[in-house]
Amino acid sequence: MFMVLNHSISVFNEIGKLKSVLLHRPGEEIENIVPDYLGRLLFDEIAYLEQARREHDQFADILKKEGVEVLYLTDLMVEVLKDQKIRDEFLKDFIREGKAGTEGLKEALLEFFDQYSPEDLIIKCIAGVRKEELKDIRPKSLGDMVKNPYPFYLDPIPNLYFQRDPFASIGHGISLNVMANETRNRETLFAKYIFKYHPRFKDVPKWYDRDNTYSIEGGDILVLSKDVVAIGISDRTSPMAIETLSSNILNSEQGFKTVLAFDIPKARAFMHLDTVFTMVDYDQFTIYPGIENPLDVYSITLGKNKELNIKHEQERLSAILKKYLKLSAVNLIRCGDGDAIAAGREQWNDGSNTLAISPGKVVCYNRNHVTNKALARNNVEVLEFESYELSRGRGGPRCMSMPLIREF
Ligand SMILES: NC(=[NH2+])NCCC[C@H](N)C(=O)O
Repeated sequence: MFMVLNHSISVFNEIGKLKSVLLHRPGEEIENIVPDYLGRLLFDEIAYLEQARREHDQFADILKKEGVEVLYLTDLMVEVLKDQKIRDEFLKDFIREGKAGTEGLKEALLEFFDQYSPEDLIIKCIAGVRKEELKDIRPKSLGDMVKNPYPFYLDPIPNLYFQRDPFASIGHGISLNVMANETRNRETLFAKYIFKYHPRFKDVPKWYDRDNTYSIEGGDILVLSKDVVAIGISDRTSPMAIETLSSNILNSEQGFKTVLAFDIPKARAFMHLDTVFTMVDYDQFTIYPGIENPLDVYSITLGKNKELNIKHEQERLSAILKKYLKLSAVNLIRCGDGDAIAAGREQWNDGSNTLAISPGKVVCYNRNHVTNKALARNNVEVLEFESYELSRGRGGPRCMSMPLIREF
């Protein structure tokens, strides 16, 4: 059964044949990553844009060759921003949320953006605005007058190529996320406008919205089957957000029956569940051994009065997966193939962050050769691409893609 008719979002699993995916090709924002603000921008190193783009194009080409429709966030935003009224509304939001709120600066930014076509406007919004680009600001408030050595009026948005995180497709709807770090919050504004105004996406239901209080990011959300959604309790995703989202999806008539909440270590290297656990086939998963023992998993189901029933599962992960996915056996493929040194090295560069494009066929970074060999030995077909620069942002093929439609 292939359920896409009339649905712009259709994701009921992690591994069904990928039909349509959203990406962002890294742009000038990467050239605004500066050493002084690496931590704030969630990067560990300075990346080289030209090479990053080459790698990203290889990634997109693999997907296109496999027959996947590849959509780019910037193209969708251009279509949205062609309407002058929407463009005005967007810019007001964008400047406010970019914390460029002083009167003189606001005016100067609006004037500055005026010169741009929708195509250039979206590129510029993502790239950020350096101070030297805006010369004549008429000071209108205290904030306009005080000197501040910070180099940007509007920060770059360098993590946008990790399209997995700002929103997540679940069934025929989305979770429009609340990001845990300031630097990523405006990423969800693009999703807000696409899901509010783009003709193809404007009627999609939302199971979570960006004005909620508690943070949740798409890297923590894995739709394991038409019955089960796994969500990481992580550095980025709060249990409170998981409760709200669970209640909404379990009550949504999409058919989901259980949410499994995985309590993973709160650490930079494991920022999301998909950095340590991904699905590669009906019964095969990659896992970083460092999270296995112990791993607390909680199952969330609906009670008689639609309230949430939350249970701390007592079995090991493979038994829990077998039970909820109704499988006779489950194979956990270890990142680094059981070698502790290789596991740490390859997890750091997203060795367990695979993107399945059909059951048993995954896209991976070539640098994680130990894990990739382990996958191949377990009959998983691995399509590789280069990964010198993209990996510097601490995310892999799954992080870089948001599936919009998968076969059921
Ligand atoms: N789904 C993921 N694992 N995304 C990785 C995001 C990496 C990004 N630099 C961040 O820290 O947010």
